[in-house]
Amino acid sequence: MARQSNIVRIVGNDSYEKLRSTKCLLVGAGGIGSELLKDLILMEFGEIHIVDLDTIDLSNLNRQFLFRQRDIKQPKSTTAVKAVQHFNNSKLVPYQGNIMDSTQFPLHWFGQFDVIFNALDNLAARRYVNKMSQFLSTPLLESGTAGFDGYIQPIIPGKTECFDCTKKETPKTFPVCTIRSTPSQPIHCIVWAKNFLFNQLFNAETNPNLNEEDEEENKDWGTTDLDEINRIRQETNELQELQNIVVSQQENRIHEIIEKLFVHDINKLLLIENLWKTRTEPTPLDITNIQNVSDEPSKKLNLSEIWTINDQVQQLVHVTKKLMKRMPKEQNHIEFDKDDQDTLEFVATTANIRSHIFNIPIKSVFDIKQIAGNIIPAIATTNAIVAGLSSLISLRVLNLLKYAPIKSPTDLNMAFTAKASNLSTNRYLSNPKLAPSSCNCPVCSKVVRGVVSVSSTKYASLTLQNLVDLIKDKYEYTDEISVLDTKNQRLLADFDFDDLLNKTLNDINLTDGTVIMFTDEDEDENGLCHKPLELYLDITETLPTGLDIRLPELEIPLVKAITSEEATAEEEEELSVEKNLTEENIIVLDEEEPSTKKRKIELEDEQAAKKTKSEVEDVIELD
Ligand SMILES: Nc1ncnc2c1ncn2[C@@H]1O[C@H](COP(=O)(O)OP(=O)(O)OP(=O)(O)O)[C@@H](O)[C@H]1O
Ligand SMILES: [Zn+2]
Repeated sequence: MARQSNIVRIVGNDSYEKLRSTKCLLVGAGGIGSELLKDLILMEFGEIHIVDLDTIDLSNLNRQFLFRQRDIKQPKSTTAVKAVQHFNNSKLVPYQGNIMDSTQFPLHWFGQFDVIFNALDNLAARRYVNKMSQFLSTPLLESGTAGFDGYIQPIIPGKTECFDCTKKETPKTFPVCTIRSTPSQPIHCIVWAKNFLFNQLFNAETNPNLNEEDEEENKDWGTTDLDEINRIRQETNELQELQNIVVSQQENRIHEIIEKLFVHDINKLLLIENLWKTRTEPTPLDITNIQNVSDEPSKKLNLSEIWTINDQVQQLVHVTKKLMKRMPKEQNHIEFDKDDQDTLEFVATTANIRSHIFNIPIKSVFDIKQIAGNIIPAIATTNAIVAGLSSLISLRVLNLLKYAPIKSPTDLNMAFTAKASNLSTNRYLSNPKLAPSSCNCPVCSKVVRGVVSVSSTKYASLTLQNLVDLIKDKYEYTDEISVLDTKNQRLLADFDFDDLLNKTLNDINLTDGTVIMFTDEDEDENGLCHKPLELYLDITETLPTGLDIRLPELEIPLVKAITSEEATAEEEEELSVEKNLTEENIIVLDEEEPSTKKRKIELEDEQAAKKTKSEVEDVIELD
């Protein structure tokens, strides 16, 4: 009761009623998410739905205060809800799942919320939720922290900057040849051990066997040089042999793996004279290091100390045996996890042996854990400050604060810690006003977005022509309209292509979640045409009875038509960015996607996902 009267004192009776009927979505129940859940409950939001894909890990307990030791391996979302039940006056709905899974969380599911809070730790999911909020015009409170830094950005779709309006820091990348042939820093050897070697040996799905002809043909080798392709092919086949040793648990052949990686492969590299003209040559591992490995159980080594090479090799043999034994129990697929001691020690010892060979300083296991796990220490206080501000700002976003009403969304403020905002004056927090959408943002400015909802019964018979007619009618387009499936840039119709118009949406694979783009190809006498329109296809059972299709109420402004030269210039610019990325043949720290149970580091965006296999990337992300 005391809590309620305090809130009423701040927001007033009417706003309190509104607060009680507000439904919010909280994405992420980690560091910021745990804090936010507590804050939203204390503020007495009516309904809070919490999504998190992960389970609780020991390393979360220092700051994710809703979790205890006994909760390890339990889903974060349900555990968080259980932990707050005793002081909770809100309806809480937990989900374990990836927010980007449109089967579990279709767009109309997002549509039930009045406001969304992001408490995520990766760009891909942040971008995805930002896009959903734009389609639905649902306000989003975006937030993140890294160490002592943090930010909160309220996003009012159509009115203020979206998450993608400003360019995000580019991920750390390394050229493939540095990683594979000429490492010069500890990080290069760690990336090699973690992203390349570990995956090849302990993930039997990363099957380097290329006997399949199709695969062979479609393979992007990253080069057209036949000798180079043959060398990579041979290396890949040899790796397959090493993987076979691991999968068939031939412990007595572990020394062969070590010899191949640290003696034979290095000798082969030494033959490429060009590489060593300006660099110090590597020295293959002394074979006696391998022969000296004893069968004794390994001695207790201090994880914060730097081990001798003998100890590195001894420990590598020991931990490889342990991982081999785990393979059948884990369906021949073990993933690197900084908190899994076996995987960490494998990566640490192989990285260190490689460093030793290339005259690079060796690191302790503890140091390698920090680097391989991309750990920027998470500070509980920063999370608490950011979550507190995010929940407070949400009151202004929902216009519930009687003493600070908002007249225009750009009256709202973001909040940054001093360092994150580069305003390192004598203030810890800065709170600039929100900017309007950037006119170049591909997510919120270049197109108008909305949702077309189609009842599942109508969907079966709806043709593309039917849909185009409805769009033309509703938004006053002329006949010259082109239609594109944005997922694969497939042209569906334009003034001289009408083959698909009489097919049903289902026939041409326009399924739930497809984003269809309609472009006005006809400019008026003033050289103006409609801004392109992107509609999210939402097949739903929840339309009001009697309604089969619902088109969004949107104003589609007339804009200056892009001339064909401008369009070509734009395309060329995009292509050249893509080309540069491919040509550099970049390798980055991690290619793991969050669709599986664990996610550590993410692909930066879909474009990166399309890069060749060898071009994985590293993203050090904000929590
Ligand atoms: N696509 C996604 N769908 C749902 N939840 C996600 C998604 N991506 C990340 N998350 C969740 O967002 C939360 C972010 O929290 P936080 O930054 O504290 O990370 P953490 O994994 O708990 O900690 P750390 O990465 O430091 O070990 C995590 O609980 C994570 O599982
Ligand atoms: Zn934007």
